[in-house]
Amino acid sequence: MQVRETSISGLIELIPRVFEDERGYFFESYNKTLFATLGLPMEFVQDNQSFSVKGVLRGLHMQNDPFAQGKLVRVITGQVLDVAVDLRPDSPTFGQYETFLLDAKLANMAYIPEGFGHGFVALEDSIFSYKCTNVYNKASEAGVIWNDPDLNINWGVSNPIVSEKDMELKPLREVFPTVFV
Ligand SMILES: Cc1cn([C@H]2C[C@H](O)[C@@H](COP(=O)(O)OP(=O)(O)O[C@H]3O[C@@H](C)C(=O)[C@@H](O)[C@H]3O)O2)c(=O)[nH]c1=O
Repeated sequence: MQVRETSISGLIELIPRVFEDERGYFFESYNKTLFATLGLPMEFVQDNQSFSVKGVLRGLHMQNDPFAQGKLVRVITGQVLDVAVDLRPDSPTFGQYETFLLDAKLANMAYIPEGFGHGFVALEDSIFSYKCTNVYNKASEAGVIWNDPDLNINWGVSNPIVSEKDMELKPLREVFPTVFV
């Protein structure tokens, strides 16, 4: 497994070794020992899967404490541009983001720590799969509007398909007023 650090502490890309032969392929999508070695959380308590048609954008989502979630994300089919925004108020990189081109053929993954806003746009019809360190809790759901002017994320698509719920998310300045004082 290749590990690529990003400019944001705790946010990493994992690129597994894919073994191909005449039957197909094999790779390890999670290995507890590796996560322990990397100092990453090892206990994932919920696995999720979603399917998005090309052009769908989901995000930017997070859950508030005590239900904050770390997420190990990847695509099973297709390709997405995955976005993780540092929304840890005390972080020196608050408001910065990283993108990952997650591709089923590469099998690459991103580990997104607690306290990050997360979203993705499907560049092809894509099945998205992720492991979470905490369970879903509707009352703890939070987020920031995908096209927030302060974040100014380059999603690489115009007019994505966004849910009504996500269209109602607020800008960063409203969600984190104290950080902008
Ligand atoms: C996230 C989630 C949703 N649901 C339900 C609620 C709702 O009726 C339906 C669809 O939910 P959503 O529209 O929130 O699904 P979606 O927009 O795919 O939400 C996901 O987006 C990505 C970007 C993330 O980072 C995830 O953590 C999660 O927030 O599924 C669960 O039952 N459990 C869950 O864990």
